[in-house]
Amino acid sequence: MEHELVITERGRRSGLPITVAVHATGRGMAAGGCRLEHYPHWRDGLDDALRLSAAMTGKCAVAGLPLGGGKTVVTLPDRRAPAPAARRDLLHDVGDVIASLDGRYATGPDVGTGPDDMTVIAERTRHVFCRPRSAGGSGDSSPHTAAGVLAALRTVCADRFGSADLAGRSFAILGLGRVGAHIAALLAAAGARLIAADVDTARRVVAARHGATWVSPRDCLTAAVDVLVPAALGGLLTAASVPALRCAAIAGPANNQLDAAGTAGLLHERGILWAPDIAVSAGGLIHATAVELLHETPERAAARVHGIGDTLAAILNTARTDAVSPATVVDQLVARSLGPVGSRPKPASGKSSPPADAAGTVTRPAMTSWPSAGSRDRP
Ligand SMILES: NC(=O)c1ccc[n+]([C@@H]2O[C@H](COP(=O)([O-])OP(=O)(O)OC[C@H]3O[C@@H](n4cnc5c(N)ncnc54)[C@H](O)[C@@H]3O)[C@@H](O)[C@H]2O)c1
Repeated sequence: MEHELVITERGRRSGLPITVAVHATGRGMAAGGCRLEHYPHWRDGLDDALRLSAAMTGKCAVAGLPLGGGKTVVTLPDRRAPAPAARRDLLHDVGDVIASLDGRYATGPDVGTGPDDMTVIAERTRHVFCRPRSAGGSGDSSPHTAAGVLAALRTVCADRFGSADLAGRSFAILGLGRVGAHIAALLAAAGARLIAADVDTARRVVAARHGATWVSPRDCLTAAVDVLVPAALGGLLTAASVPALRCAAIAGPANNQLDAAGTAGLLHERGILWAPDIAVSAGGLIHATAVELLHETPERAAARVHGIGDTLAAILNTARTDAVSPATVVDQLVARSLGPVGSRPKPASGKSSPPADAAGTVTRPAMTSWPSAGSRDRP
């Protein structure tokens, strides 16, 4: 068993299956969003929670955060969002499960939830990130995630095309939800050429607002562009989809973009630069940690988010020096930061502890060194 703790419970009020997976707390309290999504079976939701929480551990380690990885997944019976009263019951059920962990895990927004939902969960537990600013939280994480993606895109362009300038470069944004819409705005403001797609055709107005050409999701995925920006759900890069790609590089916020670890090798063989999602998508988490856990100024938090560009540059440089894929560099880094399962540091018992120092210098440029959060100010 790779995870420290996995709970699946039928909500007392909602009757819905709620899984909280805590992957690792050796670096500090586990953090990871609360996903409300339809799965064919609750075990599929459990599988997703296991995968996503492990990815969160990697994300925290690569960013050098004093946190471990966790995730909440609620399996919805169908694709419709729950009605307001049912949603409230469900979020209270989620809060009760998190409260039972006594600070080993804190949640935040993810696909299907937002800052207002965090306020409702916070009625049952204080271990919640990203409530609205009016409620004392750091607010919506998506603009900060998008800012981190933009920093990563500049690094990718510098590495692949010799210039970090985004003007005139072409990007295909797959998914115009909360993060994708912010990325479209930032890229348009930087003078980039955009195409975009979303399964929700109502998002077409977002594309139009930023001068992006609207195409089908399939055409977006296989477009001949400089950079593909996955901003929908994960699992889009597969042995079947990689041969059809016509982009030079891929970098975006979607979690778990590869269907399997080996797919990174397929991209590398095709000469497509894939920037690992756990490095690219950490902006929201970095911002929330800086503001809510360490009470840093907005400027300092923004500088940390911008540091994603430096972190990624270090990863890409190491990949080139060692003649391996960026995914391999990140995998090695995460493995070094955790150690073998039997030898990992003791789980954090509700206390946010200083980061383990095993991540090495590769992803620890000055901007991403973090002080100990101590146990004083958990969310
Ligand atoms: N919100 C954050 O701060 C944050 C942080 C880190 C990672 N992420 C990841 O980034 C991705 C986007 O997050 P978000 O908050 O914008 O979610 P969101 O739910 O607001 O947006 C996702 C969008 O993708 C669209 N979509 C779903 N399936 C699609 C498909 N097959 N093809 C095209 N479009 C599709 C949806 O219609 C929606 O508009 C997710 O994978 C999320 O886990 C988000």
